[in-house]
Amino acid sequence: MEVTRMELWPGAWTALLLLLLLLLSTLWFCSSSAKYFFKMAFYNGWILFLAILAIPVCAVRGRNVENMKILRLLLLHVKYLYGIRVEVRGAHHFPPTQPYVVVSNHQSSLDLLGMMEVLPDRCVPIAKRELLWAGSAGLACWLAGIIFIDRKRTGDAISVMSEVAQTLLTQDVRVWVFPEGTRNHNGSMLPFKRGAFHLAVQAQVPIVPIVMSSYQDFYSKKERRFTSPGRCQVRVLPPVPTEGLTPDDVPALADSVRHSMLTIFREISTDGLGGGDCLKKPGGAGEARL
Ligand SMILES: CCCCCCCCCCCCCC(=O)SCCNC(=O)CCNC(=O)[C@H](O)C(C)(C)COP(=O)(O)OP(=O)(O)OC[C@H]1O[C@@H](n2cnc3c(N)ncnc32)[C@H](O)[C@@H]1OP(=O)(O)O
Ligand SMILES: CCCCCCCC/C=C\CCCCCCCC(=O)OC[C@@H](O)COP(=O)(O)O
Repeated sequence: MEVTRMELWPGAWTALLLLLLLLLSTLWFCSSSAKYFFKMAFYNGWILFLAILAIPVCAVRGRNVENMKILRLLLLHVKYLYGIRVEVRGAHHFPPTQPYVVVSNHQSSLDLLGMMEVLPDRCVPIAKRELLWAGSAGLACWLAGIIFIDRKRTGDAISVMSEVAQTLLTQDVRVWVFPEGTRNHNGSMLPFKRGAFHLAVQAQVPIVPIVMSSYQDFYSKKERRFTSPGRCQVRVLPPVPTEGLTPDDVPALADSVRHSMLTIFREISTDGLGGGDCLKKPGGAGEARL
């Protein structure tokens, strides 16, 4: 019997597809590195997709910090896709009405999950300028009023921060800064850059430190490991007032905030590096309502 091209091709494509699926599932089950790459690729891809949904909704208002609520709502379910349980402690420490500067540790792009869990109203992150070019995600961030800084131009970054100090007060917004200035995968905290603290002192508004516990139990970029389930505690610390402080006080302020954040990071991280096991022990410090 003669097999025509038309008959052969659908069969060949199906076989090829099955082979590809077999290959991918073998990789998924046999290689934890492959699993890590698939999970991270899906994470980024899913965010790009969610951003496509967000753009037309946000565009109705134009560039507006209120659009941050839309991004937050769209991102809240992502933790379930990855089996990550996010536990929030100390949310009552957020000042109810006034502007403030949030500072938080920065381990990975997964920080978005913890951030969205506690993001206050009218609060926008300060982000590296490169994010603006991340396709649909960049446009969604721009529409949500995210503030972009060029880390290669210190002068420009500082003048953007000074403008933000004015905006905080005149437009009643809060900003979220990662004072480490970059992602840090080493299970601790990098030295803090001082922009966030200058900003808070210039505007004379409080600093609200937020600590996200270490991801090492379920995620490590270095080891190409991303397992489920995972647990992360997001701890909101009491606000640190800056009234009456001057630029000369900034180094000491930054050091003392970092010190208190690092202490809490070690206390709430369950990976054995930080030393804390409060999430594991019933009645441990992490169980208490702070
Ligand atoms: C659905 C779709 C969803 C999409 C996703 C949505 C969510 C997206 C979330 C995105 C999250 C994205 C997250 C991200 O993208 S994280 C990456 C970007 N963020 C940051 O870098 C923030 C932290 N960086 C800083 O604060 C830096 O200090 C800046 C950037 C300002 C300058 O850094 P640089 O490295 O260039 O310089 P330097 O720090 O050595 O400073 C030099 C000197 O200047 C002094 N100085 C500093 N500032 C001020 C000031 N304001 N007034 C007066 N002086 C100031 C400073 O004390 C120092 O002097 P001295 O102390 O040595 O004497
Ligand atoms: C048409 C162009 C398509 C471009 C596609 C780019 C792919 C990007 C995909 C998805 C964007 C996901 C947005 C996640 C936001 C995470 C924010 C983040 O963690 O930024 C890193 C920044 O804090 C520090 O950067 P570095 O550690 O200094 O590096």
